[in-house]
Amino acid sequence: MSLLRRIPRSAPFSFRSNSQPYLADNAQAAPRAKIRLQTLLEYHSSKTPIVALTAHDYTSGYAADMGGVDIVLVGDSLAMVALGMDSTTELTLNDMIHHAKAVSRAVKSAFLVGDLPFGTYENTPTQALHSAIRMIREGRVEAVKIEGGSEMAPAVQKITSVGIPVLGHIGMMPQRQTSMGGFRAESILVNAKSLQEAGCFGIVLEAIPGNIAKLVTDALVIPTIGIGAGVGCSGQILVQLDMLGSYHKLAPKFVKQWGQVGEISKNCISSYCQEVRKRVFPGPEHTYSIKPEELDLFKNKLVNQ
Ligand SMILES: Nc1nc(=O)c2c([nH]1)NC[C@@H]1CN(c3ccc(C(=O)N[C@@H](CCC(=O)O)C(=O)O)cc3)CN21
Ligand SMILES: CC(C)C(=O)C(=O)O
Ligand SMILES: [Mg+2]
Repeated sequence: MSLLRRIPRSAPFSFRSNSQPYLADNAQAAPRAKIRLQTLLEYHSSKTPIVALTAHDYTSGYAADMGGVDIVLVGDSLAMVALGMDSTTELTLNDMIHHAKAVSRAVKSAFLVGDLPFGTYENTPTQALHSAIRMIREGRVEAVKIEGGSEMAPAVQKITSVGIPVLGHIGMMPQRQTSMGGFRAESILVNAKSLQEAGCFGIVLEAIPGNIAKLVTDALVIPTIGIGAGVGCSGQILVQLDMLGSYHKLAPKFVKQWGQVGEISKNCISSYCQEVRKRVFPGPEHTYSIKPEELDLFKNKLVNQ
């Protein structure tokens, strides 16, 4: 059976697939068709780069979907960027489901994937399956992502056997606090092929040399989504707050900032503070009015109290 045939397309239960194309806010805009798993595989075979971005709540999900990405990932990086935790390993499955539900309320077109948090899938394939089912049923995502190489192949097989698509994640795996120091080129290829064989529909390659990522991409039939892995991957993903310049703590070398949203937000808030303190805000245009006769009535009541 061809490797691509191992990838679940029509799960026995329905995902959130809404067959109607989703109308953008202004109905005149051309509706953006729902991105399905098949769409992503077609992009890959036609060498159309796949665009992915993380989201951690309703508003960031809305921004990513309206911005036109193909994949929205509810990444466990939300532990750090949304919850201020020191690492992703503190995040629980209940935390992740809470955020995934919020993102799913906004994302109508992009293909929605959710990270399985650290400690919710590594013990046994059955544990991985139970966590994946909770993410689909409660988190309302369409696929899950797990970190790890060939040691995760049984978990990938178990999850995909019930029709849940799985995205792999190798290279620098944040949940394992590994760094480039632990990097071995040959293990990347072995792990990638093992995940493909197990049924992953794609693999995130994180923080590995671009020329290695290109060779690995060319050696696979499923798409690779790179983060810090160079332009030779089938697609790219970044943490949304990083690329918006909105997260003040971490800016890995591979992040490009398309704006300075954090700075803009800070400046807007300090102007708001100044205007309230100078009683410039609220102005008349931000204030409800009352008919003069009603005002007089109110004043009379005050006087006669
Ligand atoms: N805001 C944010 N962005 C991310 O991309 C991200 C998170 N948080 N949290 C979870 C993981 C952690 N990530 C990280 C964290 C640090 C580096 C880092 O410092 N990289 C170094 C080189 C890596 C090395 O040589 O060990 C760099 O200079 O980019 C990279 C990715 C990616 N993920
Ligand atoms: C960095 C991306 C791929 C991720 O796993 C996350 O944001 O949690
Ligand atoms: Mg993650």
